[in-house]
Amino acid sequence: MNLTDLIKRMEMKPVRKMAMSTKPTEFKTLNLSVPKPFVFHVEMNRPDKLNSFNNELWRDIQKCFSELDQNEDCRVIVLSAAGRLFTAGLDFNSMIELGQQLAAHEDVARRCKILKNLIVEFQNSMSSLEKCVKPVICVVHNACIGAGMNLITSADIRYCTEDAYFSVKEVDIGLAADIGVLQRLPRVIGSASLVNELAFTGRKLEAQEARECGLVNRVFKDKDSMLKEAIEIAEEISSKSPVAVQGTKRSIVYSRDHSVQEGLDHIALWNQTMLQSEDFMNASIAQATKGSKPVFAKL
Ligand SMILES: CCC/C=C/C=C/C(=O)SCCNC(=O)CCNC(=O)[C@H](O)C(C)(C)COP(=O)(O)OP(=O)(O)OC[C@H]1O[C@@H](n2cnc3c(N)ncnc32)[C@H](O)[C@@H]1OP(=O)(O)O
Repeated sequence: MNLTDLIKRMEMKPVRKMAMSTKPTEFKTLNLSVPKPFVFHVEMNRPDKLNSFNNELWRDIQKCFSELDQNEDCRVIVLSAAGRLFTAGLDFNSMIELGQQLAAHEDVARRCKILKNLIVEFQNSMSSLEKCVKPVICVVHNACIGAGMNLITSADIRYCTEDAYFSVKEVDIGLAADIGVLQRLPRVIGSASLVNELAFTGRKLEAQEARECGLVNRVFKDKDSMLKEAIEIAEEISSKSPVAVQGTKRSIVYSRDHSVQEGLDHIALWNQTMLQSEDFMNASIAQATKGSKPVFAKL
């Protein structure tokens, strides 16, 4: 084979011809649905246990968001919870099981290994929302306690209902929060003083105050109207170029943790590739000519 043949064989074929639909996994603690094309609705579904986090829910969240990250039929995710409240946080019953597991070992190093693995597993579960390159919109009704705060601060957009309240509750169970809220909450709300107050006291942050401090940016009368609006926003986002949307999320998350110059370098490197995508050309032509919205290939 000569060099020209080799180059020809290496030529990239249009992705849309190879696009495959991925059937989402079914989860015991999560309901998945697709209310609009490219919009996935993930609902935490342990209402009888107040959506408290047991081992299965931690694992399902991690697996679900990792899969949706790769699923080209998914462009935006709305995360809600079934039942009367969003989440009661850590499932106390699973902590009893953990106690029994630890009791089987006398040695501190063996016990530490179990705890370290568990903490990292829980951290990864919460971080899976942020690592998923598709925007995640969290809709919170009623109580969002402890683990719930770690979860929602890893999302991109947060809405809540008028009856919602939020609590960084770990301090009240004798725990220094360790799965993301202390790292992310200060980057979500501007006031370090408020973060400290919430984390040291575990007090309730009510919906209006949550909006004032920027934890959420919209407050709705009830869950139904909130979900409807979230799905509409998700639909709007899903109509845009997935190259642009995913690049935007990557850049926002990267820039949050880096200097302005590092963020600029990162997006320059990213876009030197992505500006060559057909999405850029098609979207720009549509805008410039006031033409109809382009239909973007799956990504
Ligand atoms: C390495 C660890 C990393 C993770 C850290 C995570 C930490 C956290 O999440 S800290 C926060 C832990 N959660 C709490 O402290 C909340 C405790 N629950 C409550 O405050 C109230 O139950 C709540 C305000 C959520 C609801 O109050 P309400 O009066 O409406 O209901 P209750 O009668 O209190 O509860 C109903 C039944 O649900 C059970 N339940 C409540 N919370 C939990 C939970 N977190 N885990 C397991 N079960 C829970 C409660 O016992 C009642 O059960 P029953 O008596 O059988 O009806």
